[in-house]
Amino acid sequence: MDASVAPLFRHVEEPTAAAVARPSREDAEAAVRTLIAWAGDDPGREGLIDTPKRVVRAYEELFGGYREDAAAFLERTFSETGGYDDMVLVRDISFHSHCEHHMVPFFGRAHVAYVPIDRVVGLSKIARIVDAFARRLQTQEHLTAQIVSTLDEVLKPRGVAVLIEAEHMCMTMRGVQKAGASTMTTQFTGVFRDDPAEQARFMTLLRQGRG
Ligand SMILES: Nc1nc2c(ncn2[C@@H]2O[C@H](COP(=O)(O)OP(=O)(O)OP(=O)(O)O)[C@@H](O)[C@H]2O)c(=O)[nH]1
Ligand SMILES: [Zn+2]
Repeated sequence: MDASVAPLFRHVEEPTAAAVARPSREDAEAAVRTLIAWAGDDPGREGLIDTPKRVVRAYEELFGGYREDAAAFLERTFSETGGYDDMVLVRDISFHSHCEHHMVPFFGRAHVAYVPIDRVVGLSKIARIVDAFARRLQTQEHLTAQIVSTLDEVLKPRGVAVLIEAEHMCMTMRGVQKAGASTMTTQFTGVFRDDPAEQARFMTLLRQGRG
């Protein structure tokens, strides 16, 4: 199939969401020229002539998550854990995303924990899942929920905990203009939801070693 008209993955864990036909690269570049003119500049001037091509290439990278199947990162698991059955926490996973309301960046760090049953997953795959969902148009809440539900549904662990802290450029560069305001979202399943002590341990480990 011609990649330029391949349907987009909307959200891989939501197969009922409508897939939209992908416009051609030329259409996307023309749209960038329109936005440059709308902003008030001349898309034909020397410094801007190649910008639509660059923007479209950058979009392929920044929104590459639509073409990734986050659940597939968890296909490979390891069972030789020496009986390890406690929390695995990957802290400070940096990410960049774009808010779906203004299409401007929000960025920060995700902290992801799970309590395995028998099998563990490669640590880098947790960071890959964060990126697969972050590289889409998002809200911070949806991003948090998607990371949790993918780990929960595929690994079926004893519990999953995700905390995301982020700064939204739509609140900093424009609109209400509150530089430095940060937003935190959390979602818990299994033991982290049902056992306050496990949830507290997750929060304590997040703070460990910080001033
Ligand atoms: N809940 C949530 N809201 C977000 C997120 N990213 C941006 N927003 C908010 O989305 C809202 C959109 O509000 P609207 O009133 O429709 O748009 P607007 O007129 O541009 O709003 P202002 O940003 O207040 O100027 C704003 O309050 C943003 O702060 C997010 O990840 N989660
Ligand atoms: Zn926004």
